[in-house]
Amino acid sequence: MASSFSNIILGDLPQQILQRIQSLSTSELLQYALAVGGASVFSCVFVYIPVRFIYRVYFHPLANIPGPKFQLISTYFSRIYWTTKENKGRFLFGLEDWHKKYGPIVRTAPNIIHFVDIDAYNQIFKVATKFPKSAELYTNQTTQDSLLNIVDFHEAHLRRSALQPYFSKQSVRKLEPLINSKISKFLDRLGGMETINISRGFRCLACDVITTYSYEQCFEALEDRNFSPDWLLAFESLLDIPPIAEICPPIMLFLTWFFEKLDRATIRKISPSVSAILDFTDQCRAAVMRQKTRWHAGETDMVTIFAQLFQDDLKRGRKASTDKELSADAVLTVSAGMDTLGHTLTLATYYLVKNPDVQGKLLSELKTVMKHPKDDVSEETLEHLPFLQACLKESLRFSHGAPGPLPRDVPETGATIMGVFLPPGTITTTSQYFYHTNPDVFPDPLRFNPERWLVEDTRELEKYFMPFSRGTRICIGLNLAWGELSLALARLIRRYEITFSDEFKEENMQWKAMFVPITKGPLLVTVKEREG
Ligand code: HEM
Repeated sequence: MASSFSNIILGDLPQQILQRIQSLSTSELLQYALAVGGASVFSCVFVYIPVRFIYRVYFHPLANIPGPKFQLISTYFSRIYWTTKENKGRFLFGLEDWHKKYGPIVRTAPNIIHFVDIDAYNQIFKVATKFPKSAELYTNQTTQDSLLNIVDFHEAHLRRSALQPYFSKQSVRKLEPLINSKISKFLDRLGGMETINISRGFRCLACDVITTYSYEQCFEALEDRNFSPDWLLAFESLLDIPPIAEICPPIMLFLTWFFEKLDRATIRKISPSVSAILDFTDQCRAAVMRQKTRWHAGETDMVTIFAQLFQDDLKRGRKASTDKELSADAVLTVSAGMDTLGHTLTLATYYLVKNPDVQGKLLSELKTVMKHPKDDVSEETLEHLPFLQACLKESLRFSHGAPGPLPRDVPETGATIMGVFLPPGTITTTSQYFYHTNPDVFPDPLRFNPERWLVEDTRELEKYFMPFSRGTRICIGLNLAWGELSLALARLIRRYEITFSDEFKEENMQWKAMFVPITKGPLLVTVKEREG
């Protein structure tokens, strides 16, 4: 049918073109190809892009929302601009300038709107929200198939419900001996070190807790002489290469395919960093698969956070996770807590060392429940120490969790936010960073001031405090994070006098937003056991 229709319209033209092409010599063919290619590039640059730009600026349904026009020229140009050496990780600060210029609603790309407004935030990030994670932007290859990238509400709910019991407050309480044993190991290691890269140390601590809990196989990151296992260094070094996945996702697909074809020895020669990360993900994958085999062999009483994902849930209508999904979640649960926890504890230590009066106050409070520097303590006890809790909140406020922007799709019915109608296809974004640094809520926001949390009514502060995000897709590891944060900080400060190492530079603490905050350099400290 289709071919007879084209015959009527085109006659034997296609046949003639084919014959003509077949009669051409190679050099003539090359000339034609160059001419056609040149004409296409010319019309793209001088016709298509300008016409599309004019449409986006004047006729697009979001044309009335203010924002920087250059962001509308091309999504690819914009991505490249924000991944150049000097701009990488600085998009958030670019947003800050745009909001100063244009107000609380800014159009940051043809179909992306960024809000800084707490009611807009609550509308998008409430429980039972209608705004799913953005299908266009949650596509990172490294988290493919994991819970983090699921955009469908129902599917995410099913996966979360299978994992959630292992992260409840009650489960974390049972986990306390494990957390405390890893903290003891971490603290003992500090005593024997000279200059300590404590930023890495905290990450190693988080890794050893979650790997032991997830699949009963501690990765022993704390055993590494300088808290520098190869995979941790590799993760750090890969942050410094341009994120090609963002500029051109097909390149990443190609690289994944390419590396899958090679054996590990060859990959190690081409890129030791890629090889170290593959070793790390293999280790996660092998560990979860071992658990799965044991579970199916009848060892259902073993410790693993994946037990429910190994089987169908007939009641809810969830199929057992595939091996790919299990592997992806195994990597996610380790990596999701590592940088966020590590960064928060790093900032807490940094600000406490920088503000001896604040640290002194915290130490006095800790001494009321830990008589001796090496005493153990329970999270339940620490929950009743208001100054410690205030220090933790202030550290989380500074660390932001994922500072943003976090993208969410407008539902199919469209949505009205701050009085502006957004058609389906629009992506909303908003960033925790702006709420945490709002000077009307947190006066002098860049001062580390735990006292601000000690007022009688903290409702307004809590309203603007969302380091774990909120709503349907709130951080699943929140209770575990609080447990680790309070036990690790309390025991560290009670046990050691900490000073900045001579090699430490203040500028190391400058950070950029690469989904999670990444500091320019590590926090380097020296420690001395307290005497009483
Ligand atoms: C200070 C510590 C932590 C902070 C500040 C934090 C923060 C966050 C934030 C902001 C999100 C939302 C990301 C998004 O919407 O794309 C998130 C998601 C998540 N976090 Fe955490 N996190 C922390 C620790 C942990 C730990 C220890 C785990 C351990 C398992 C964990 C597991 C997860 C997972 C699995 C998700 C994805 C949830 C989903 O997509 O439904 N996090 N976290």
